Amino acid sequence: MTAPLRVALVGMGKMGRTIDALAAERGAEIVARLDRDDRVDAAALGGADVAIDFTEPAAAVPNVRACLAGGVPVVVGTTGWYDQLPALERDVRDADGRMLWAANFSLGVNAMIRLAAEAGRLLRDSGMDVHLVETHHTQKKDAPSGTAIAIARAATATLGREIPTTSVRVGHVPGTHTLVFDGPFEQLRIEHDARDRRVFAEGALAAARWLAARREPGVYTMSDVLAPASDQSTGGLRP
Ligand SMILES: NC(=O)C1=CN([C@@H]2O[C@H](COP(=O)(O)OP(=O)(O)OC[C@H]3O[C@@H](n4cnc5c(N)ncnc54)[C@H](OP(=O)(O)O)[C@@H]3O)[C@@H](O)[C@H]2O)C=CC1
Ligand SMILES: O=C(O)C1=N[C@H](C(=O)O)C[C@H](O)C1
Repeated sequence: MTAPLRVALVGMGKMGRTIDALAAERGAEIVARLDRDDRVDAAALGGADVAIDFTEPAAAVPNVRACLAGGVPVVVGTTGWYDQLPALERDVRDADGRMLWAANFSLGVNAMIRLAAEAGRLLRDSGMDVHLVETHHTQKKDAPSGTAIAIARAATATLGREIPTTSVRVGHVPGTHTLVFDGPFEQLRIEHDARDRRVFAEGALAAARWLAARREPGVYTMSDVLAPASDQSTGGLRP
């Protein structure tokens, strides 16, 4: 029998609790549950193989630095801090640490990012109007969503022009992203609808397992967990 993956959860909100509920089913043991006002240091991380941060934009970067200082590799699901990514990447490398970040851990969204790039390439000269709409629950702190930024970036790179994004905040929606290509006589929509936060929790645990097994220091993303586009493998993730 293989030993369970020892996970420290940083942030015990909606995502922290969803991962907590799923962990045992996925062969992980939660060895620390840290929330606002808890110190993040080696002792508090409880000998974890890996930490998973789902907190808030202002907390993610200091938490990653604290995990690095504690010698624990860290998976970051928190969004809204990416202006600090270059500086944090330098810190991870200087510390010979390991970090994996992703705006979205779902298999479907990661496929959608690749589809958005391909659609941008195919429709580059079509003259179609392109727009992105993201819809989330009213408690969400950042806008546009990290996922919308990733989709827009992928499509912009191949389309060759900026894509306007609209953020809608309503009720309890876990996350919907729709990329629209609109022409005079047709409309193409690429849409992902997260039906349950469990899909993010599954992906975060798969990423945590992948990062814990990785020996090389560095900064990784979900693309490293999932196989290259030419390979249809899902990196062990369920849809
Ligand atoms: N990458 C992905 O696939 C996904 C990313 N996300 C992102 O993850 C983040 C969290 O989402 P969600 O769980 O829904 O948010 P919640 O607000 O439900 O949970 C965040 C939790 O973190 C706590 N917290 C705040 N600051 C700290 C800190 N310094 N140290 C430890 N804990 C802290 C909050 O405490 P308090 O309640 O006191 O504020 C709260 O319990 C967001 O940025 C969201 O965009 C969400 C889903 C999927
Ligand atoms: O805050 C959320 O809930 C979500 N945030 C992520 C994002 O900003 O892209 C991922 C998902 O859409 C849910």
